[in-house]
Amino acid sequence: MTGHSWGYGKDDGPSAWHTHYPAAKGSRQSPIDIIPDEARRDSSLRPIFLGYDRCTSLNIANNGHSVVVEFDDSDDRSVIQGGPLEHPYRLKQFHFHWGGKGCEGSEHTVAGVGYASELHLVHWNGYKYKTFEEASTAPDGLAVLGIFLELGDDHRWLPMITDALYMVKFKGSAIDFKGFNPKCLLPSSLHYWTYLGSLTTPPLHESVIWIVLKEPIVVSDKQLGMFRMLQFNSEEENQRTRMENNFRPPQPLKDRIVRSSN
Ligand SMILES: NS(=O)(=O)c1ccc(C(=O)N2CCc3cc(O)c(O)cc3[C@H]2c2ccccc2)cc1
Ligand SMILES: [Zn+2]
Repeated sequence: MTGHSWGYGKDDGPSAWHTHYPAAKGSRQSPIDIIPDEARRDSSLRPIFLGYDRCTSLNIANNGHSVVVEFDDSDDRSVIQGGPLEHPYRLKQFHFHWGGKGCEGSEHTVAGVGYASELHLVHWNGYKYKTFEEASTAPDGLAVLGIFLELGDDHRWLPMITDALYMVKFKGSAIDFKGFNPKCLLPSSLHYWTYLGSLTTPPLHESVIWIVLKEPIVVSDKQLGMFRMLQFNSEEENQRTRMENNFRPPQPLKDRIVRSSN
């Protein structure tokens, strides 16, 4: 991705992004603090449907901001639909945001409380737009499914990802990652909150219909700790910085409401 370099450090972190990405001070920025009691129950909201059965994962990569699993989005094989969405949205990638040892790391918070990490499954409106890039600047272009990770017992399937992390330790590294179905990372309930927001990283486009699941998945501290062996830097750079605390804090809700599925 072109554009001015950014990060999560003191000088290039979220509080500095507005200098090169004016959308940072926009009217529909993400993440937000979700207050369940103030969310509006909306009976017109349908259930979420995740058609990931024939999904085609391609690779797992370190892009210098997170670890990303990318999918073949050349057709409607793996989509999210229903909920607040008018059309099916194609799965493009998923990635995580997490904290440092023992501190919070999710992007959305719930009544002021953060989780240890947050998984984002990124989809784009292939029905109305020809490419992800085109969709990424449209108000109904993207749909991101957010899933909280809380600490507890080992997650049964997360090792399929954590076992591959040592192969993508440095920014710019990627390996084949075929046959992974993200359905194994979903909680049992698909009840959700939904609101209109943005990318939580530069370029911060205000193009995301957010769907945040209420039920977190459970992973162990040991499993989450493996994400922290990743580095923000490439193998060539001498500055070695552990990849952690790669989350944007909650942004002003401004003139928005959060809706809740039944
Ligand atoms: N956290 S999030 O809001 O769910 C999110 C969603 C999509 C993306 C995304 O897929 N991309 C493409 C890869 C990429 C790489 C970068 O170095 C970068 O700065 C941003 C992205 C974003 C992106 C989305 C839309 C247009 C350009 C880039 C990133 C974050
Ligand atoms: Zn994200």
